[in-house]
Amino acid sequence: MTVRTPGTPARKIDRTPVTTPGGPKSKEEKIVVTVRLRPLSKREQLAKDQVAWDCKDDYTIVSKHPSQERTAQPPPFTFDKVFGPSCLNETVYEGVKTVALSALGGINATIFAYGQTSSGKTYTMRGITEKAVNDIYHHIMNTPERDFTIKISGLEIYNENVRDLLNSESGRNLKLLDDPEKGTVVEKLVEETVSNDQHLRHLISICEAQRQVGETALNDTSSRSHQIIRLTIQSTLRENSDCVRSFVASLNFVDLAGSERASQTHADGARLKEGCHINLSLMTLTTVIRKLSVGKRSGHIPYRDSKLTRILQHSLGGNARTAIICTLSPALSHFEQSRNTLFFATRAKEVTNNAQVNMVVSDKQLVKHLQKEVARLEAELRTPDLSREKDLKIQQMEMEIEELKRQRDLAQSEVDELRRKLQDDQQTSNPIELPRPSMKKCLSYSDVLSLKLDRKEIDHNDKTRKTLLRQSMRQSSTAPFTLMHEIRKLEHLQEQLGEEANRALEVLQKEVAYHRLGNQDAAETIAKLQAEIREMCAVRSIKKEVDVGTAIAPNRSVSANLKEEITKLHSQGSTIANLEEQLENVQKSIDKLVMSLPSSNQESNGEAAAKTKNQSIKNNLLPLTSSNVANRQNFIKSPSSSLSTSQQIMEPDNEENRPPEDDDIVSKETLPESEKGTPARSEQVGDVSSKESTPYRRQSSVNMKKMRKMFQNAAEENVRSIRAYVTELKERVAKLQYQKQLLVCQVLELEANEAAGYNLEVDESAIEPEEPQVPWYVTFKEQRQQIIELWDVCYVSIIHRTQFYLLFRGDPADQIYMEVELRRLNWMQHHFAELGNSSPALVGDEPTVSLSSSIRALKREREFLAKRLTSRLSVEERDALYSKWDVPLEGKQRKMQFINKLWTDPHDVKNIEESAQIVAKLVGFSEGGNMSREMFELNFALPTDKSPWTVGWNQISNLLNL
Ligand SMILES: Nc1ncnc2c1ncn2[C@@H]1O[C@H](COP(=O)(O)OP(=O)(O)OP(=O)(O)O)[C@@H](O)[C@H]1O
Repeated sequence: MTVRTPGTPARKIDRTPVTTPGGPKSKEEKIVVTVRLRPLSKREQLAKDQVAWDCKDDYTIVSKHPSQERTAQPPPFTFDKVFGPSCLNETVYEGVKTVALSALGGINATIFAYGQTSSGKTYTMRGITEKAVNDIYHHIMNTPERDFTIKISGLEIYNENVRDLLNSESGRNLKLLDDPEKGTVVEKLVEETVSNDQHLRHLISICEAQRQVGETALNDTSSRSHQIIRLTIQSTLRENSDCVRSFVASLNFVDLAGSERASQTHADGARLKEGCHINLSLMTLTTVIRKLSVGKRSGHIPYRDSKLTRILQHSLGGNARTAIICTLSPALSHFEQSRNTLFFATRAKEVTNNAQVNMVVSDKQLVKHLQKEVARLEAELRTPDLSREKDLKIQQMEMEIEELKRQRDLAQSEVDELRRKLQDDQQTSNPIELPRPSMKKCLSYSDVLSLKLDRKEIDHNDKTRKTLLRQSMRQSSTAPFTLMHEIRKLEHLQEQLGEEANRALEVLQKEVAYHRLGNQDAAETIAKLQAEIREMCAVRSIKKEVDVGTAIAPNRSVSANLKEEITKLHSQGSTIANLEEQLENVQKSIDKLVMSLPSSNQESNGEAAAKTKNQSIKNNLLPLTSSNVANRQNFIKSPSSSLSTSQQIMEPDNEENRPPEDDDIVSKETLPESEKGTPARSEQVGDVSSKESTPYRRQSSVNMKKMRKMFQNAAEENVRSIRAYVTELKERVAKLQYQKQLLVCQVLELEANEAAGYNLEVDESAIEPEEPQVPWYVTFKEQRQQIIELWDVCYVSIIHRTQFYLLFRGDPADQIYMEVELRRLNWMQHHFAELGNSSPALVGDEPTVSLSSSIRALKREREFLAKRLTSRLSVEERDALYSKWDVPLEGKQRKMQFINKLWTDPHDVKNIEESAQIVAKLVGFSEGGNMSREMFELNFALPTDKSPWTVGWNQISNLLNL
């Protein structure tokens, strides 16, 4: 077993002065000296001994009997602390506590009691040790960051023999060894590692039990040896496993044997021998203290003169903090010994220690650390080129980064160059590629339409819809070239309308000329009509401002071209309005003419009969057909004619009756009484597209009167046809006007945008990013859903829904149609909301649409389609549909039930898709290829037939004052 000397528990000690739990540590520190005066013992009290000392204050003790003859008057003694007879061990401990706890921070500490026998040294040291142990473990509990190890050893110096108090079997004297680094080492001294405070207390009690005690005259249990209980406290930071250093320090509790006088202790024999050794070692201690008190450089310090001073060498002027408690008996009979103790204490006050923090690298920790280091080095050895490889990799990556940067800069410069070139090209000849500025402003167009649209938008509660509407406007209007294209198309259609109007006027002129010959009563009206026609021709002959084929002027910006277009559209607006007005006049005159025509009532019954009889002849006798058949066919069957589609839809099936129509009623009302109810007549009026055109051949068998009547009837027929056509023209012009206004709005948006600083030709990077362009297919889907919902809300014709739904499937060219439909429906919804349940007002001579009228119209339309189920579908097909759509096969109203399920859920995609397919089949859309986008260009509804289930676009046009 290796026994270490005090203060050298570890392999290597590093001493550094630091702040410790015991307080600030200075490099040099005087020994703390306190004095404790115990009460008179029972023995002293029985001996009627007197108290010779008085504790004047906490620091001063004075003799109460200065008059004693044998000694001189002792002066008052002052110490770091003086404890009177009433002071408890707790109080005394407080005086040395800082010293005791220094050991927790790596500073050696020694507390010992010095005094004559029976003065209370053992009594005091037991108390101090107990309190110190408590505080040590309290500190450990409160310092979880450190790992503490406490070891204990105990020895006594009895008759100058060192005995191990923890090893009772070792009765022999332990040798003291000198270690150059550790100082004096007690060979083979047992050092027990303490597991906890109880264990420590137990071990301490063992030490005390092992100590030599003897009875003397002054003390029944007089300690006959110097006892040293040593705690070695080591602590390491838990967190830092790499920290191999630990605090390590020893805390010595030294209970000296009492100085005694043999005369007083009545010692003899063994006690006397003990007393001699005690006094000898205490004398050496006194000498050491005395010498130390006068300075370390005062020569030789006789530590080695006794085992006590040798073992306590570090604590006496060395690397330790030391506290001495000098115990005194207050008895006058011990005055001399007490005074000597005070002299000793006074000298001890002057002794300076040099305490330092002891840092140690323990073998265990050092081994651990070295093992780690070895492992790391071995790993490095196994991959010797690792660091070099890393360096190479880093270098390579840096080069790659540099190369990428270079490529990026190159690409950026190329992009800049391309952008510059693109801008140059755009400014010169390629307006299509112009960037699209995001629209920031609302419409500023001051026309009635724009005002209504603005109001519609402002009043619209549905923000999402509004946003999407704006988005769609933005998308369409931010494509300048698309707008130009749409303008061109409209202009072309306007041109066609004009030509058709011209041809109609020519026919009308001829018809009027005929009537002039045949009916004098209408002469004035005819004259007026002719004047109007001339005026009309004059309007039409106004120099065409629209050059359909004109290409966009080169070397000019799109915005400049659009501005020019705006001016044109404004001027054309008045021209169109003029044309519309003239058509209105012509229509009125024709109406008057028709009314002034000789009524069938005025004719003889024979003539009426002849009329009916000659109905078949009439078709062959139309003067119109002889001269204007080509023209008539042209203008009636014009590709852009609204009749081309609507008429087909409206044609009743042969086997079914057509639902009642306003047009029929109007036609009948305007027809002469004699012609009412005449199927052929009705057919001709309703179906302008005459199907036959057999050349007229005069038949000699027919008398002149009848012939004249026939011609008159034919002329009337033509006039009425022309009237119907003029009505259609009027509506088409109105629609054209609306569409132009729409485009004007969009162009004005562009203009306003440009005026606000959003230059059409600016770099794309200048465009604000806050409103990113939404892909068309997204917008289309959203718009279509809105449209479907609005169809439902506004009770729009399901035939119209079907047409529109099947035609516009998301092609970019559908944009304008989607936008216009959305605007129209929004307006309609708003209009319905404003109208409420009130009766629709009359605008012009036509009632406006209302929600109730739309509902009624839709109901009639469904009835119409229900009837078509029979003619268009086989029994098997119908039954299949019934079962698929959950319609009872035996139900009485199953056709109506089925039709009522079509187009009912705007959110059910399947319902919508299948509804559209079924309606298309019922009305024949899917058969004849008679659906075209151009149809919708002018015909959003079924305009000329005035079908009751459709919302006439002309009605909307009227409401918009177009
Ligand atoms: N402060 C005190 N208050 C009360 N009793 C005390 C005090 N100090 C000592 N005594 C009592 O005095 C007696 C002697 O005390 P103690 O044994 O501690 O003296 P000592 O100095 O150790 O003597 P020795 O040197 O002979 O061992 C004991 O009975 C002890 O209880």
